[in-house]
Amino acid sequence: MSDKSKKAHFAPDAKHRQCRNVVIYGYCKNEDAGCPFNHDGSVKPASAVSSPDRRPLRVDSPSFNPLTFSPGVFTAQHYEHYRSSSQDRLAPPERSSTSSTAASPLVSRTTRQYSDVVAGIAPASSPPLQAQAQPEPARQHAIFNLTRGVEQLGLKDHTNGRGEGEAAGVGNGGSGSGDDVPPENGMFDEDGYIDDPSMMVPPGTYFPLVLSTPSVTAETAQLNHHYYMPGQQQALLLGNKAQRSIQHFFVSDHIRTELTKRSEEAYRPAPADVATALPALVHKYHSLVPLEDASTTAPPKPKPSKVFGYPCVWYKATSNQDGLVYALLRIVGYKLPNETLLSSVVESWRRVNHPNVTRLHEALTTKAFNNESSLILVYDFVPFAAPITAVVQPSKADTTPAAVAAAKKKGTTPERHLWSFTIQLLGALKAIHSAGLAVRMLDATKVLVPLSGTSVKNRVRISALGALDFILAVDAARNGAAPALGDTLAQQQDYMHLGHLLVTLANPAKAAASYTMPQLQEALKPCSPAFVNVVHYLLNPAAFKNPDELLAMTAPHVMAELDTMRGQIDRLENELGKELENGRMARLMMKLNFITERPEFNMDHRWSETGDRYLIKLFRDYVFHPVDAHGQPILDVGHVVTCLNKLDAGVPELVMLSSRDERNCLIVSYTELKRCVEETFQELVAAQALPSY
Ligand SMILES: Nc1ncnc2c1ncn2[C@@H]1O[C@H](COP(=O)(O)OP(=O)(O)OP(=O)(O)O)[C@@H](O)[C@H]1O
Repeated sequence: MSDKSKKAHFAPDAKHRQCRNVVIYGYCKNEDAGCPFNHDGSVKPASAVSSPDRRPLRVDSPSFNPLTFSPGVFTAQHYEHYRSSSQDRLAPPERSSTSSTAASPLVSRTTRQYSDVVAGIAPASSPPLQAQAQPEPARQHAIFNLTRGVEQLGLKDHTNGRGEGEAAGVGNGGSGSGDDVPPENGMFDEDGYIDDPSMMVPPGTYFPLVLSTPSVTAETAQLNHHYYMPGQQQALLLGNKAQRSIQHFFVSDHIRTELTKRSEEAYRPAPADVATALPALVHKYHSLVPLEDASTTAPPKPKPSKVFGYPCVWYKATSNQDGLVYALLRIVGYKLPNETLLSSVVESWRRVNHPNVTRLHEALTTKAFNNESSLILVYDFVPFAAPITAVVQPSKADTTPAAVAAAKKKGTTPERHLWSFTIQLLGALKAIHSAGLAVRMLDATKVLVPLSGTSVKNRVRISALGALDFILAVDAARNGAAPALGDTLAQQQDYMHLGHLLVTLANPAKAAASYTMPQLQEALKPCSPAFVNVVHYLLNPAAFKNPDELLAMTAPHVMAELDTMRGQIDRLENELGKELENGRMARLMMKLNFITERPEFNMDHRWSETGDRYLIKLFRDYVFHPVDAHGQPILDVGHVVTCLNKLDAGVPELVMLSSRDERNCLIVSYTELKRCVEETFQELVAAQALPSY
């Protein structure tokens, strides 16, 4: 809009009226640019004085896109009206023999039809995608054309007296400074200010850039699901700043590193010498890697287990059925007393699916290891698993492993960890006992904690469940007895084992086979009386332990544990929310790339250059290949995110697409683009040879 036309638009007494930008935001950014209102009391923030940051990859760059319209200003209905008034449907451009982007007569004709309607919006010579980085005069020129075009369409342009170049757009990468005023008719006074005081925003209110949502009229009302949701916590962390860095779009570095390390560990191969000495395939498991000493370059020698008596080796292996990694416990020299044992034990243990156990998936016998009979038990794999004693904190700092191991024997575990372990293990015992089973060997070596890097994660899991049932079944068979699974006596012993384990963790130096109360108090000296009572109850052979009584004794700490878990769930859900958005966009980008530049489809080499596909290709260029006034690439993630979200939602907003040679431009709504993408993709799905996923 020219200065002249703008002046005519303002009320004559404007200079006596307080500028509402000052009232609302504390200052008016157009004070020096000819805003005719009174600016007494205006305080310009530093950010408003300094020139906008034009770093690449700023997702919130205050980019103005002169080729998009606010839905409240120019909607799909308007677009449809003009579209239907032109007889021709978007026709495929005639392919140029020299260049795929060369103007075709058909496209030119279509362009002319739209150009007639929106004459002046953007002359074919003005590079539409360069507006974001154009110097100020160029941007003003673009706005001038845009505004004139809107005026010719008979639609009011609500720039809210913000000066040229500041037209509001839905998530168009605007400044986010709070200047984006909802362009809804009836809400504004004659000067383009919000007329309704209830719509005024208190100073300091945070308008996230990509989330800035103008009010919508009934006809354009829709869910805001096309906006990128940053997650509640991120929004709070950002405070009143509209700035956002690229990291806010992705899962936090900490979680990403943690998960990457875990999957690296899960798929870490064995050293070449070890791998060649191991069988390539055991049943359906391949890529075996010994777990106990990852640093060794020789295949592990089975050593008799202190718990099971048999020589045992742990491996991780990948299933060729589901591609997942499992932990395999190989019990060397084990001979199955009867065939039904496998299924009966496995079926019983498979029912125990608890967050504090590594689930037994299957059992099999094999001679794949040097023709030796072995029993293989297959469990969940826990990356970086270590025995629970790894959490005992050494009594003094020392760096050598031997010194640390020795110091750990005199060390302790903080009481809050002890309560956490108690509650988790009691939960696991309850689940196991309710399935009619017993752990039988709650030994410190069989209770695992994941140690990743230096951080100790507090989740414990009982491993090797059911192994002792197999071993005891051999003795039972020898005596002609039926194998017994969990009985009450074994279950009560589980509680005693838990008591011993807790003393070992609290004070490894005082671990003993039995305790009197004074000995226990001495061993658990740093712990609270409540904890001593729980351990005493667990170790008391005369007390018949039941889980409900134990729950009552640990209740206050159960609440604390629940609170911690809920906090963690909130944090993870927040991270998940971001990845949800990214997943949505990744799928959309896949669809676009399935379609664009396809060399041929149904024997038609022009397919991806014609009809709806031509629009999609232009849109792809608009989203991913913008350049600035000097032809330099613009890598604006905010632009990509915004455009893809709008495409995903199919908003009625219009976008102008131009061919690479800038000789043709098409105005099209995201609704129409979405339809094009959907229909074209379905065309490909229908033609594909394989079933779709
Ligand atoms: N489910 C599992 N997932 C990942 N690693 C596991 C799993 N189970 C065991 N491990 C790894 O194997 C290691 C050795 O376990 P194991 O039960 O053999 O301990 P141990 O000290 O050798 O006891 P034992 O004397 O009974 O052999 C564990 O410390 C852990 O690192």
